[in-house]
Amino acid sequence: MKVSAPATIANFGPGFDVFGLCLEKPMDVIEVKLADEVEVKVEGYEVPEDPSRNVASVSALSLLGEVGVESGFKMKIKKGIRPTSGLGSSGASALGGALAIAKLLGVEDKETILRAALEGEKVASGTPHGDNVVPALFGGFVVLNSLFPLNVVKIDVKLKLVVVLPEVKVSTKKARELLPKYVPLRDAVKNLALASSLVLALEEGDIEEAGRLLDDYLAIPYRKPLIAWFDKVRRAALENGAYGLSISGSGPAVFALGDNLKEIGKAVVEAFEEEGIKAEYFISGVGGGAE
Ligand SMILES: Nc1ncnc2c1ncn2[C@@H]1O[C@H](COP(=O)(O)OP(=O)(O)OP(=O)(O)O)[C@@H](O)[C@H]1O
Ligand SMILES: N[C@@H](CCO)C(=O)O
Repeated sequence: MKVSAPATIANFGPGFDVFGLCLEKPMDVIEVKLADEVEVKVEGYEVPEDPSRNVASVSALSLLGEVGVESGFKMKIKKGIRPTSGLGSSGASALGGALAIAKLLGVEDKETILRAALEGEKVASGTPHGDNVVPALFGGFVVLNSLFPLNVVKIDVKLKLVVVLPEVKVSTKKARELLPKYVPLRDAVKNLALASSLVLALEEGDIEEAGRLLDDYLAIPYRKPLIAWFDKVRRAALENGAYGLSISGSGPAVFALGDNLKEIGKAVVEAFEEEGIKAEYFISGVGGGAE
């Protein structure tokens, strides 16, 4: 059984741990067949082949446990999403591992699949946040009201965006450890206003307005020690016509909405290079979710 699991942009501006957008590319491709032993083979970006440390095999094992099936499997992962990129690399693999076994066993219940996938996410980022695995499963733009019971609002938004991936690493685990336990009420209110307006703008297909709402007071300010270049690259994007730019997940990848996405991508790459950081950009539409 073969499953392709797409990259995702979690948080998407003000929607910390709640918003997620599925990308068309890049993706992980996970192939499994039932076997006596558990074996993981990886091609592409390097991730552990130890079944207890690879998020895809962890979630696959968790799915087997969820449905009470005693079996091993041979798993091949074509790792197309760079780990610690901020593009939901672990989330894609975690979902892909659970979904591949679920398809093999004829399990269709999304909550079962997501519960297993979150076991994989936990290995990578320490906490089971759903805003990569859920958009990777559903596709489109999702608002994750609750995981269990699963309550997701999906918007089939049509847009293209530019993603810029710098050659630096940001561990989600470390980025989450920087977060405060509490935030000032005024910041929570600002995010509430931004987030609700952003959903409305996306629902209406007003991408320019959506871009203007890409701000955040709950996570990005506290993560600046890991992304000291953020304000500079954001300024470069805005000065070159972007409607807005924000961090993808916990970073380091950033994304921007705008008309002239190529020029914006080039300007952001240049801004990174002025900071001594190599970067590359790509343009993607919205993906339809794992297949
Ligand atoms: N199949 C896998 N895919 C990706 N990362 C994996 C996988 N298996 C284990 N890992 C480990 O998980 C960590 C990556 O987790 P992290 O969440 O930081 O990256 P990410 O998922 O790309 O980022 P983000 O969650 O911000 O999008 C790395 O240490 C990596 O070795
Ligand atoms: N919402 C998560 C996304 C990680 O990809 C975080 O910001 O920690």
